Amino acid sequence: MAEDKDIFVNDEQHKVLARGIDLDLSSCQTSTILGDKTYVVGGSDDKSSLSIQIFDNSNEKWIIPTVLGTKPSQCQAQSAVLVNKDRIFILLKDFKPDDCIWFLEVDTQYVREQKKILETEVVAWSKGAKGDRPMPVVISGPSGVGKGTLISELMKEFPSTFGFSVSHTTRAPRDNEKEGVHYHFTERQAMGKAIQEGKFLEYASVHGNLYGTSLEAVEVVADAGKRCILDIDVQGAKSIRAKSLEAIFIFICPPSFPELERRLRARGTETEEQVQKRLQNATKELEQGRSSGVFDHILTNEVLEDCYKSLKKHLGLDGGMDVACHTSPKIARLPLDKLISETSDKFLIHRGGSERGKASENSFVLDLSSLKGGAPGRTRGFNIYTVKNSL
Ligand SMILES: Nc1ncnc2c1ncn2[C@@H]1O[C@H](COP(=O)(O)OP(=O)(O)OP(=O)(O)O)[C@@H](O)[C@H]1O
Ligand SMILES: Nc1nc2c(ncn2[C@@H]2O[C@H](COP(=O)(O)O)[C@@H](O)[C@H]2O)c(=O)[nH]1
Repeated sequence: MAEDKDIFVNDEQHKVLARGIDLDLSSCQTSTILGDKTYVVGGSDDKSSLSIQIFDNSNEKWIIPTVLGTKPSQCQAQSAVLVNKDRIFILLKDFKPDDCIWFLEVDTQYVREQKKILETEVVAWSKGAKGDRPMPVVISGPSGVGKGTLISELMKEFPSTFGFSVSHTTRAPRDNEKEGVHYHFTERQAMGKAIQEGKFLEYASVHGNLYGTSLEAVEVVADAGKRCILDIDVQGAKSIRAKSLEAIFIFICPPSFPELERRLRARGTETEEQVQKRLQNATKELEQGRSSGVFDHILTNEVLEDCYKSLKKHLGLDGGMDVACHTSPKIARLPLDKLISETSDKFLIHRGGSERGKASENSFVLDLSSLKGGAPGRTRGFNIYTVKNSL
């Protein structure tokens, strides 16, 4: 008989006392066993985040692991259960469909790699997000070539299709730039710390400042059902390519070096010293962009309208449709006497007040059979169905 994997919100029965560990049920502490280790989540005095402790049953010692990834903002876990033998599925107490499903990775490839690098016990949070991620578009090219101009055109014409990945940077804002719109302007120390915590998909030192794409910046766009556009330098594009992230990589060239210089100066946003630095870097970037094999398409931005047309063609937008990628909710019909416990990788979630064994309008099936992704980004590829009683 298949393992009973039902999860019942407000059902205290699943919070068994694990091998003699006393759990604080009043603060919704949960425990999950994998091999010799018992992962205890929640129950700290610090109400701002869920605490994580590991009890090593082989030597009966407690371990405080290094916790990577973006943590849930809520601090009370309601239920926890091991899935895929490498991560703990955690349902948070307040049932908000967009923010209640989290995964604490304890033995995934990412966690194993980080354990080796950091030489310590590591766990990593990954937020559960519904739907698949539409393929991102990475746009690179030397400073002043017109990347930002082309991206603005795309966002203007296709506001429901595209969302811009707002990077972090340590450079100072220009007069027209707004925090959270053009960049997240940040201090070097804070950005360095966030990089150490695994919060960045890529980062690079560009023209003397640090720039980086946070995982959150990309996921926020995907969560809105939009296709993410990244405006990043060649080093950043290379590092994303190396991570095998599925994306379209486009490199923009100027028609000539003097024209690049003219555009950069005409923009009037840089000091003479900065212009010189950006032009020096442009020579190397142009070489790398053309020859690195990173880019799927290389476009020349001579006449803006022509280059924009060509960009749209490469992105399959010749038809001019502006469509967001939302998926419609599904409804599962289940016989009440079988429920979901006979099917592996599916979980039945009752909202507060429902009785065990009785599906109702308040019941949901969480289907984790095709999980994708994970820390340090979101975990995708699952579905939530409303359950209709078919008896
Ligand atoms: N095809 C074009 N012909 C003439 N001017 C252009 C063209 N494309 C863009 N520009 C102008 O060139 C300047 C630089 O463009 P933009 O700021 O978009 O460059 P960028 O590649 O995003 O630079 P950076 O990497 O520094 O952010 C802007 O003033 C823009 O209006
Ligand atoms: N590797 C990354 N490069 C980035 C990112 N965001 C922007 N950039 C690149 O920096 C230069 C300079 O930008 P500017 O706004 O100061 O003119 C430009 O080439 C951008 O493509 C990032 O997150 N990562």
